Amino acid sequence: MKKLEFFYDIVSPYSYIAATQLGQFEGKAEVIWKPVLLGGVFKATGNSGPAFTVPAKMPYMFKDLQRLSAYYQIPLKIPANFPANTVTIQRVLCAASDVERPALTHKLYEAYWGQGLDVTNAELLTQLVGAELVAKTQEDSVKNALKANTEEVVARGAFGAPTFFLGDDMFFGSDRFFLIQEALK
Ligand SMILES: N[C@@H](CCC(=O)N[C@@H](CS)C(=O)NCC(=O)O)C(=O)O
Repeated sequence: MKKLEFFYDIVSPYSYIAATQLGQFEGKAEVIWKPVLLGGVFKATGNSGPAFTVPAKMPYMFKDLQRLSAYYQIPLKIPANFPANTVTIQRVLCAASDVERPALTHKLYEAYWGQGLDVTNAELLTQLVGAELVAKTQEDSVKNALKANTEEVVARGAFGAPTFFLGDDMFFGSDRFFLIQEALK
């Protein structure tokens, strides 16, 4: 089966939308979940996050997200601490095993974007993912894994999230699934 690489950050609302819609690839592609630090991608590419540099984009983005939430029937609450520093969270996702990563990602998205909770709060994070994974975020191998995923996606041409790769073909956004589906035919 073809592999569909999914590069994402919990801070990215469009990656949340994308994560909820990945079920459509079941039986068609194996999704490989690859956590990155979106801030690192922006820094490396000189993309400072268009929603923040162009003031008119922020209210539109929140409206767009509310519409997507209604359309896909998924919960959405803009978190009070958006944009959060997700480095520890992304390290947690790197520390998790390949098998547990998808479910943990959904859990963190549901808490941050579904309920608007402050998932950077150490107590809440530990409650959601367990003390063992939080402790692992201090290990060099885990820090390096997040760095490696982030550097990899930048080297392959990414400038934001969600970013998907089907082989060498890059797709940007939660709104490009129809093109990925075409490419899988
Ligand atoms: N049209 C895309 C927008 C995705 C998007 O705006 N992603 C943000 C992070 S949540 C980003 O990385 N933006 C960088 C850019 O637009 O250059 C979608 O619907 O998913």
